[in-house]
Amino acid sequence: MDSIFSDFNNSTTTHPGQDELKGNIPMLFEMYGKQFFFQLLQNGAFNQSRQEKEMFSNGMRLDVEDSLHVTLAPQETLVAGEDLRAGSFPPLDFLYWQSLGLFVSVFIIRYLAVPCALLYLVCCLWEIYCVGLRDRTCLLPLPGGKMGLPLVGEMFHLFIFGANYQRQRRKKYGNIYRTHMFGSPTVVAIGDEHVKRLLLGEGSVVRCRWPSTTRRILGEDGIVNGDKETHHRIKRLSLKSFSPKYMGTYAPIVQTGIKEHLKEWRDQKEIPVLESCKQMVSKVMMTVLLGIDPNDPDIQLYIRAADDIINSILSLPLDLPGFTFRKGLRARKFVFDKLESELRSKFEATDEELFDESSQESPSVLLNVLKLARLEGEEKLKLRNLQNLALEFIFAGTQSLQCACSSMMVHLSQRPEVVARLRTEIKQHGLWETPMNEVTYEEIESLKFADCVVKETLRVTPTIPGAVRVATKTFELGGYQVPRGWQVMYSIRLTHEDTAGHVLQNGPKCEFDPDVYFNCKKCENTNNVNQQAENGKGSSSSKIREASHVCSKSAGAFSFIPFGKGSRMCAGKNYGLLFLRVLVFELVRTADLKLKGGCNFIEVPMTKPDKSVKVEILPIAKQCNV
Ligand code: HEM
Repeated sequence: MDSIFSDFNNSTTTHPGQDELKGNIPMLFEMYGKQFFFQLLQNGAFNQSRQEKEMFSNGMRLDVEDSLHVTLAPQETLVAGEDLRAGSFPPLDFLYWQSLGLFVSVFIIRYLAVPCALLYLVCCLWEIYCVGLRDRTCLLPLPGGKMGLPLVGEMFHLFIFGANYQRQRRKKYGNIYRTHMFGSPTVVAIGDEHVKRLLLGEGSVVRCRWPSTTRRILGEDGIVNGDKETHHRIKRLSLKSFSPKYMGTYAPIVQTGIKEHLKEWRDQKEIPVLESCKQMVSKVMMTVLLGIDPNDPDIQLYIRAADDIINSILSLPLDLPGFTFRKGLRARKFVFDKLESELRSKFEATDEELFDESSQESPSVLLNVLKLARLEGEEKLKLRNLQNLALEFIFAGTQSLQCACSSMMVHLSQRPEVVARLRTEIKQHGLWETPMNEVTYEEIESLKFADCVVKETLRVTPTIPGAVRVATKTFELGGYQVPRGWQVMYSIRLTHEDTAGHVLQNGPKCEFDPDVYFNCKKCENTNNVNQQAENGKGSSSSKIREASHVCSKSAGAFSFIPFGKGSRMCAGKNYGLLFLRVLVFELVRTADLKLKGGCNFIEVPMTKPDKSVKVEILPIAKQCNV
């Protein structure tokens, strides 16, 4: 506005509108022209709420009343150099939109289009670089896919869009696609056939690979990070110590632990399902695996240490104050030192002392591993191996089991008909009134429908959605090359979906019918129909049609893999299954479950109910239900 008035000041002409000009902006614009309008814009006149505002005072005062009305009044005698009404200008709204358009275009080009174009260019170069890492001596093509953003690849896609990102990639590229994950170019394999090729190729074409954080936290003397020989040695002992012979000795500890927790839950009436399962799983785990007394005051320290260990595995490997990784290292030291004091005396005990029948000591997995090693004359087993194994059990077992237990409870809380079926089965086995400490491991194992419920939980909400390997040499997978050094990830979730032929769980929506996949009646009919067709009594088309349905009896051996398969299969599978079976058994015998509020499942990095999900535990009067 100063410039208008500086023109005025150079003249002695009195402006005809000097007394006062009051009106709306279009009118004043007509009178005073373009420059006046831009001054108004600059002074923010259009942003003013209804208020009087003095905007300038160089010979004139502009009072803005609201966004359209202004008053232009002389402060003293107005001196003007020209007749401001002279000249004709385009209409106001045309100029307004023109300048706005210009502004928006400049903004878009400068702040959006140019950075997007640069990012696109960098992504293209990144794609070219990653694809260039293929094995040029191999004639097979790389699978289709995208390598995502430089360095981070498609990690954000995975963490933001979860399973839907993987489903979208599978839809676009098929059951084998390439991507960039966890800092490496990766091939993802889905479906019975490809997963089988991968898991059976352990040791010949692939080997297990965990992030560097796991090596530092868990050590390299156990199952997870040990070399081939160490892995084989310790895994064999672990699997034996989880064999049915020993499981029977752990069952009473699991049963007592679960029973006590369920009593607490019934008293509480409403529980945050994830957190409550964590307490239950961790306490029982420490007792069964490590032989720690459930009433040991240190047990909460162990649980916290377990949390820190698990969290640190997926953290940045920075050993600095306040960082999760440092907490993990501290937790590792805590568990290591504790176990050393607990295990050293046993490790150094003579055979007579170790196998003393009169000992009151409760059985534990670690102790059994030690005993088995002695029995087999396995002299290479060191105290360090046992400590390492304990850390691995804590890391691999606690969270996966906690997630599986809470998912199962959420499923049951929404399906009273499944709970009713479970109760009928328990009653049919004559176990409805049997006190928990009198129920045997074999009796729990004999409950087939309870087993189906556990497996259905792991089928529709597989706790661990996938696992990673690294290719030790270039090999062929489904007609594509997997270059040496690339990661190969098999997806457990999408393999289950591939078998089912549809999405099993997406956000709160979830399929859950233990009969359909695991207890399939249709399958018996199909077998009969196929038998008839083979005998020439049925048409071949009916054979094909009936055989097209999928259930555990008709699907391939690698189509249901919640615990993985092959030499890297979960070491605690039997323990996990026992725990879930005992939980479902005691839950439906003692309480009704009701979901409180909404339900949502988290899909990455593990499948579990959101921590806000609550379940009501309503005690049942048993007599009425017998
Ligand atoms: C429902 C609960 C559980 C599920 C769904 C589960 C699932 C899995 C899966 C998918 C793997 C990876 C397999 C692979 O890399 O191909 C695994 C590995 C492993 N799990 Fe479990 N797990 C469960 C409970 C447990 C428990 C309770 C323990 C310990 C007591 C345990 C100990 C391990 C160990 C040590 C490994 C590494 C095996 C190896 O590298 O050879 N898991 N588990």
